[in-house]
Amino acid sequence: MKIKEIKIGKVSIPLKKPFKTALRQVNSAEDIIVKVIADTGEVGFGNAPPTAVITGDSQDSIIAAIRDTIGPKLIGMEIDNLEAIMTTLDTSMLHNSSAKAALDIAVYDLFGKLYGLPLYKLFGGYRNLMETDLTISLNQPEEMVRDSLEAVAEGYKALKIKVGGDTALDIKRVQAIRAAVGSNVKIRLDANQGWGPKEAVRTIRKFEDQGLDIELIEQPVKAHDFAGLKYVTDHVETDIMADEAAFGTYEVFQLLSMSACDLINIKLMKAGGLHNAIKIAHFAETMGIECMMGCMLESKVGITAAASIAAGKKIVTRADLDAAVLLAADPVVGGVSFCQDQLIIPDSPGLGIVDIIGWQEVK
Ligand SMILES: C[C@H](N)C(=O)N[C@H](CCC(=O)O)C(=O)O
Ligand SMILES: [Mg+2]
Repeated sequence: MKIKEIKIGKVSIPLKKPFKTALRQVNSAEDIIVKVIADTGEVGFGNAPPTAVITGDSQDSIIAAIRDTIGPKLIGMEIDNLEAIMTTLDTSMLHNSSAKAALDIAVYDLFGKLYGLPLYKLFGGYRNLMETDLTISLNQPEEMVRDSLEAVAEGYKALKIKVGGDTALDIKRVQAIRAAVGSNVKIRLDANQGWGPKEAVRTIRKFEDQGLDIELIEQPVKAHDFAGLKYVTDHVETDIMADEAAFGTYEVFQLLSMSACDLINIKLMKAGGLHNAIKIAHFAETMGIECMMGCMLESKVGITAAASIAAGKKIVTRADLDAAVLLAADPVVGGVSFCQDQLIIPDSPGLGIVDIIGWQEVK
């Protein structure tokens, strides 16, 4: 099976509610879709959400990277030589991790189809069900309490609460949510780089002193500030998870070597696809560091790919793969399905995706 053609398209999917973090606010998911078409007629699906504030990638940069630079190098390559394809992806240009991820996901989808294997089995086959949390956007405490109670009523047992920017208000937000949801719901926080290192330590110690029972805190400080992240990790009891700092394989290797965090959030769009995400999971496992599979605001294509690693690998103990349920519509036919907070990974070959409704091809 050889790569014959690569098609690129766009989907725009409105969100049920505005998504707000310390880094950005958006009302829709603007996803780039790729279809990698084999000489057998089989299609592999991939996606790349432009999350410029985290990856530096825009819609235009993703399209140009796939269409003009990386894509042409893949034409004619054999799907069963994954190693050669992934080397070409990694060496074709620097950065552009989302464009690389889209192509990597589509190639793995074809590889799974070629061998009749669901991707979660290829990645280890540890389980075929995984709990996801639900993200609560950064708003005034009363609105966040309402959103949290709604999530708990829908069956979510873990909430990922966005904080950052105003620590006094962050403390009020977390106090109000914990009081409302009770002690049986897991609360994880994501500051999206919204605190300084000393500010983070002071704030986290307040959460600890008040017994707010925070499971973990994602990316308290700026992505580039590895020393600041280590400072926070070393000075609080609560587990600290690297997200934006844990960008790709090199950054994760460095963070693990420095013991700068307790946990890693792996995302395909940072790592440059499944092949690098697997390396990250293996580095982390070697160092005894548990991982979460995370996501950007993206369609179910990327969520299914990320869920396949989450389900496949034992070291991935948590999933923040809620993007597809934050969307008001689901254009993706097939792939992962949701039952309350459970992700159900399909047993069909590859990603199990059949079609994407309403995608607009771009030339
Ligand atoms: C959607 C997911 N739950 C999430 O919160 N991801 C963010 C970044 C996503 C974005 O801004 O598109 C994160 O973990 O930082
Ligand atoms: Mg995060």
